[in-house]
Amino acid sequence: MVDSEPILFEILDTCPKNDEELPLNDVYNWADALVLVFAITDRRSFNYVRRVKQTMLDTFEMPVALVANKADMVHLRQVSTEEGEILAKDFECCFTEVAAAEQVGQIAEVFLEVCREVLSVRRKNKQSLLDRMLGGKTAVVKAYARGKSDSALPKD
Ligand SMILES: Nc1nc2c(ncn2[C@@H]2O[C@H](COP(=O)(O)OP(=O)(O)OP(=O)(O)O)[C@@H](O)[C@H]2O)c(=O)[nH]1
Repeated sequence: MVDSEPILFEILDTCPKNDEELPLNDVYNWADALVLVFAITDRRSFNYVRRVKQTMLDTFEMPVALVANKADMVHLRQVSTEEGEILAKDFECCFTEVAAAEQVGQIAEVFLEVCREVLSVRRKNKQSLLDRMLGGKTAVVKAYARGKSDSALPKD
Protein backbone atom coordinates (compact mmCIF):
# COMPACT_ATOMS: atom_id res chain seq x y z
CA MET A 1 0.00 0.00 0.00
CA VAL A 2 1.32 3.43 -0.92
CA ASP A 3 -0.56 6.18 0.90
CA SER A 4 -3.59 3.85 1.17
CA GLU A 5 -3.44 2.98 -2.54
CA PRO A 6 -2.71 -0.63 -3.54
CA ILE A 7 0.27 -0.66 -5.91
CA LEU A 8 1.78 -3.60 -7.74
CA PHE A 9 5.53 -3.22 -8.15
CA GLU A 10 7.39 -4.92 -10.96
CA ILE A 11 11.13 -4.74 -10.32
CA LEU A 12 13.70 -5.51 -12.98
CA ASP A 13 17.30 -6.05 -11.90
CA THR A 14 19.34 -5.25 -15.01
CA CYS A 15 22.25 -7.46 -13.79
CA PRO A 16 25.02 -6.00 -15.98
CA LYS A 17 27.72 -8.58 -16.68
CA ASN A 18 30.42 -5.94 -16.84
CA ASP A 19 31.00 -2.18 -16.67
CA GLU A 20 30.54 -1.78 -20.40
CA GLU A 21 27.06 -3.28 -20.46
CA LEU A 22 24.52 -0.46 -20.19
CA PRO A 23 20.75 -1.02 -19.93
CA LEU A 24 19.02 -1.29 -23.30
CA ASN A 25 16.50 1.31 -24.44
CA ASP A 26 13.79 -1.34 -23.97
CA VAL A 27 14.43 -1.16 -20.25
CA TYR A 28 13.89 2.61 -20.14
CA ASN A 29 10.80 2.32 -22.32
CA TRP A 30 9.37 -0.26 -19.95
CA ALA A 31 10.27 1.39 -16.67
CA ASP A 32 8.29 4.04 -14.81
CA ALA A 33 11.25 4.93 -12.63
CA LEU A 34 14.88 4.13 -12.07
CA VAL A 35 16.62 3.18 -8.84
CA LEU A 36 20.37 3.54 -9.39
CA VAL A 37 22.27 1.58 -6.77
CA PHE A 38 25.98 1.60 -6.10
CA ALA A 39 28.07 0.27 -3.22
CA ILE A 40 30.04 2.74 -1.10
CA THR A 41 32.81 0.12 -1.07
CA ASP A 42 33.07 0.02 -4.87
CA ARG A 43 34.00 3.14 -6.81
CA ARG A 44 33.45 1.33 -10.09
CA SER A 45 29.78 0.86 -9.24
CA PHE A 46 29.55 4.61 -8.52
CA ASN A 47 31.11 5.44 -11.90
CA TYR A 48 28.79 2.93 -13.54
CA VAL A 49 25.55 4.52 -12.25
CA ARG A 50 26.88 7.93 -13.29
CA ARG A 51 27.39 6.60 -16.82
CA VAL A 52 23.95 4.98 -16.90
CA LYS A 53 22.28 8.24 -15.93
CA GLN A 54 24.33 10.26 -18.39
CA THR A 55 23.51 7.99 -21.32
CA MET A 56 19.78 8.07 -20.62
CA LEU A 57 19.77 11.84 -20.07
CA ASP A 58 17.68 13.90 -22.52
CA THR A 59 16.25 10.74 -24.09
CA PHE A 60 14.28 9.25 -21.24
CA GLU A 61 12.72 11.28 -18.50
CA MET A 62 11.48 9.51 -15.41
CA PRO A 63 11.79 9.71 -11.63
CA VAL A 64 15.21 8.57 -10.43
CA ALA A 65 16.50 7.63 -6.99
CA LEU A 66 20.21 7.34 -6.24
CA VAL A 67 21.00 4.78 -3.56
CA ALA A 68 24.34 4.09 -1.88
CA ASN A 69 24.38 0.58 -0.44
CA LYS A 70 26.61 -1.19 2.10
CA ALA A 71 26.63 1.83 4.43
CA ASP A 72 27.54 -0.59 7.23
CA MET A 73 30.95 -1.24 5.64
CA VAL A 74 32.44 2.16 6.46
CA HIS A 75 35.92 0.69 6.98
CA LEU A 76 35.98 -0.21 3.27
CA ARG A 77 34.40 3.01 2.04
CA GLN A 78 35.61 4.25 -1.36
CA VAL A 79 32.82 6.75 -2.11
CA SER A 80 32.02 9.51 0.35
CA THR A 81 28.51 10.63 1.30
CA GLU A 82 29.31 14.06 -0.19
CA GLU A 83 30.12 12.52 -3.57
CA GLY A 84 26.76 10.75 -3.54
CA GLU A 85 24.98 13.97 -2.62
CA ILE A 86 26.76 15.92 -5.37
CA LEU A 87 25.87 13.30 -7.97
CA ALA A 88 22.23 13.33 -6.83
CA LYS A 89 22.20 17.13 -7.17
CA ASP A 90 23.57 16.72 -10.67
CA PHE A 91 20.85 14.15 -11.46
CA GLU A 92 18.23 16.29 -9.69
CA CYS A 93 17.11 13.25 -7.74
CA CYS A 94 16.94 12.07 -4.15
CA PHE A 95 19.86 10.34 -2.46
CA THR A 96 19.84 7.76 0.33
CA GLU A 97 22.61 5.79 2.00
CA VAL A 98 21.40 2.35 3.08
CA ALA A 99 22.61 -0.95 4.40
CA ALA A 100 20.34 -3.40 2.60
CA ALA A 101 21.79 -6.26 4.60
CA GLU A 102 20.68 -4.65 7.88
CA GLN A 103 17.70 -2.36 7.26
CA VAL A 104 15.03 -3.46 4.84
CA GLY A 105 12.86 -0.54 5.97
CA GLN A 106 15.22 1.94 4.31
CA ILE A 107 14.85 0.15 0.99
CA ALA A 108 11.06 0.13 1.28
CA GLU A 109 11.18 3.88 1.94
CA VAL A 110 13.16 4.46 -1.29
CA PHE A 111 10.61 2.50 -3.31
CA LEU A 112 7.71 4.33 -1.64
CA GLU A 113 9.26 7.68 -2.47
CA VAL A 114 9.90 6.70 -6.09
CA CYS A 115 6.35 5.41 -6.39
CA ARG A 116 4.94 8.66 -5.02
CA GLU A 117 6.92 10.54 -7.66
CA VAL A 118 5.63 8.27 -10.43
CA LEU A 119 2.04 8.76 -9.27
CA SER A 120 2.54 12.50 -9.01
CA VAL A 121 3.97 12.70 -12.57
CA ARG A 122 1.02 10.64 -13.84
CA ARG A 123 -1.48 12.91 -12.11
CA LYS A 124 0.22 15.99 -13.57
CA ASN A 125 0.25 14.51 -17.08
CA LYS A 126 -3.41 13.61 -16.78
CA GLN A 127 -4.20 17.09 -15.55
CA SER A 128 -2.24 18.79 -18.33
CA LEU A 129 -3.95 16.62 -20.93
CA LEU A 130 -7.33 17.60 -19.48
CA ASP A 131 -6.25 21.23 -19.42
CA ARG A 132 -5.27 21.04 -23.07
CA MET A 133 -8.53 19.34 -24.03
CA LEU A 134 -10.76 21.62 -21.98
CA GLY A 135 -8.57 24.72 -21.97
CA GLY A 136 -10.45 26.55 -24.72
CA LYS A 137 -13.89 25.69 -23.36
CA THR A 138 -12.92 26.67 -19.82
CA ALA A 139 -11.77 30.08 -21.05
CA VAL A 140 -15.09 30.64 -22.85
CA VAL A 141 -17.10 29.67 -19.80
CA LYS A 142 -15.04 31.99 -17.62
CA ALA A 143 -15.38 34.89 -20.04
CA TYR A 144 -19.13 34.36 -20.13
CA ALA A 145 -19.39 34.27 -16.36
CA ARG A 146 -17.35 37.48 -16.06
CA GLY A 147 -19.56 39.17 -18.61
CA LYS A 148 -22.49 38.48 -16.36
CA SER A 149 -20.75 39.75 -13.25
CA ASP A 150 -23.23 42.58 -12.76
CA SER A 151 -26.11 40.19 -12.66
CA ALA A 152 -27.14 38.06 -9.73
CA LEU A 153 -25.21 35.10 -11.18
CA PRO A 154 -22.23 33.88 -9.15
CA LYS A 155 -18.88 34.75 -10.78
CA ASP A 156 -17.62 31.17 -11.06
N1 LIG B 1 27.74 -5.80 4.35
C1 LIG B 1 26.79 -5.71 3.43
N2 LIG B 1 26.72 -6.61 2.45
C2 LIG B 1 25.74 -6.48 1.52
C3 LIG B 1 24.79 -5.42 1.58
N3 LIG B 1 23.96 -5.55 0.53
C4 LIG B 1 24.36 -6.63 -0.15
N4 LIG B 1 25.44 -7.20 0.43
C5 LIG B 1 26.18 -8.37 0.00
O1 LIG B 1 26.78 -8.08 -1.26
C6 LIG B 1 26.81 -9.26 -2.08
C7 LIG B 1 26.19 -8.96 -3.43
O2 LIG B 1 24.80 -8.81 -3.24
P1 LIG B 1 23.79 -8.93 -4.45
O3 LIG B 1 22.42 -8.73 -3.93
O4 LIG B 1 24.09 -10.19 -5.21
O5 LIG B 1 24.20 -7.67 -5.28
P2 LIG B 1 24.06 -7.43 -6.83
O6 LIG B 1 24.38 -5.99 -7.08
O7 LIG B 1 22.75 -7.92 -7.32
O8 LIG B 1 25.23 -8.25 -7.43
P3 LIG B 1 25.24 -9.02 -8.81
O9 LIG B 1 24.59 -10.34 -8.50
O10 LIG B 1 26.69 -9.11 -9.12
O11 LIG B 1 24.47 -8.18 -9.77
C8 LIG B 1 26.10 -10.35 -1.29
O12 LIG B 1 27.08 -11.12 -0.65
C9 LIG B 1 25.30 -9.58 -0.25
O13 LIG B 1 25.09 -10.28 0.93
C10 LIG B 1 24.89 -4.48 2.65
O14 LIG B 1 24.13 -3.53 2.80
N5 LIG B 1 25.92 -4.67 3.54
